[in-house]
Amino acid sequence: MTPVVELDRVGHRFAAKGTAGTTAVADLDLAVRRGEFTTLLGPSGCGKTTTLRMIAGFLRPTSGRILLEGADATRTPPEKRNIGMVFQSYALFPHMTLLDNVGYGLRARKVPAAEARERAGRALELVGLSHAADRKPAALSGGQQQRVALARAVAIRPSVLLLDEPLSNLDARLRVQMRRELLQVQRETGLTAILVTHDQDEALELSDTMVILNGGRLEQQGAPRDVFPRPASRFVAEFLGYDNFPELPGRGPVTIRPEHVRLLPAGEREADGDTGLDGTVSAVTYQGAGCLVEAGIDGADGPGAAVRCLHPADDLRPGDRVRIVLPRRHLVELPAGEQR
Ligand SMILES: Nc1ncnc2c1ncn2[C@@H]1O[C@H](COP(=O)(O)OP(=O)(O)OP(=O)(O)O)[C@@H](O)[C@H]1O
Repeated sequence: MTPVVELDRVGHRFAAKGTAGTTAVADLDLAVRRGEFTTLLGPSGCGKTTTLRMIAGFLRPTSGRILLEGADATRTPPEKRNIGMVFQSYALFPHMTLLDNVGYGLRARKVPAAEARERAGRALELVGLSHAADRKPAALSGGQQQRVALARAVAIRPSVLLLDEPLSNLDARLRVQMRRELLQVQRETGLTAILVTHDQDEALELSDTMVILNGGRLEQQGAPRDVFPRPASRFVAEFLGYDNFPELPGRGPVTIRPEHVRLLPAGEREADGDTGLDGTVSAVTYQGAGCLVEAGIDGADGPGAAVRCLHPADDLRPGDRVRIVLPRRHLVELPAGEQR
């Protein structure tokens, strides 16, 4: 099946007088299939927004090609691409009713007035705001305004929906609720969606495919269930909250999540196959449901000499001797040459 969106070695370099400029995106290959939810994920400055702007047509790649529905669209202007966009700012027209806001893109596309009203009405229904169709945006909460922006983008039946951090202006609880609603709308409409986020929880929950960028380059891509337990690089591991990079004698670089490390009383033994290290607790931070415990590994020094563990009880204090257990099934091997 032809991907809806395809990036073929796409790059963008921002020129700056007298300097080499900034390479925001380099050699990016990406294929987004119909009906899939893809997220572009990574820390600030990794090139997410630049990538999205190139797909939308607001920014032209300085290298590579963009294909939409199989056709080269690298030079196609934004208005000729059938793309819906939702931004962090809702960008609704304040003087128009919600129905008119949602219908705006349809009228701009010369959809007959009656059909535009009907489709706008259905899009508002999809986001649960039919009852407010005649209101103005100022009368709505942030979450409701974002729903209207989503309805407006969906109403044009775009071949792809681009979402640039659409939930980041909302408070934490609303953000979680809106995530679910966004996913529901995407599933109900069968839309292909590409979301930019720096929030790993958002990416894990929404993505069919998550694409992790680092310095404008693809670092890892795959389904959350494949990427999360098996980060392919130290960068991805750190980004996904793998806090521990212990240096183990005779082994290459490894990583493990704090919630997977176990601390046993000194003298107790780990199960066969697991890695056990003797150590001393250096810090304990109470976290209610448990404690974050840092323990130094005997005989080790440098950045890989301590391990952080989410310990389920509040029974350890600095100076306590422990057996640090790294269960084999949770220990992730990283490519050599990456350990810092
Ligand atoms: N108009 C511009 N002119 C020059 N450099 C730019 C411009 N826009 C972005 N950049 C640079 O390109 C790189 C990628 O920026 P981009 O906005 O795509 O990152 P991002 O991952 O979306 O970051 P954030 O999460 O902070 O929005 C950064 O180094 C940024 O400083």
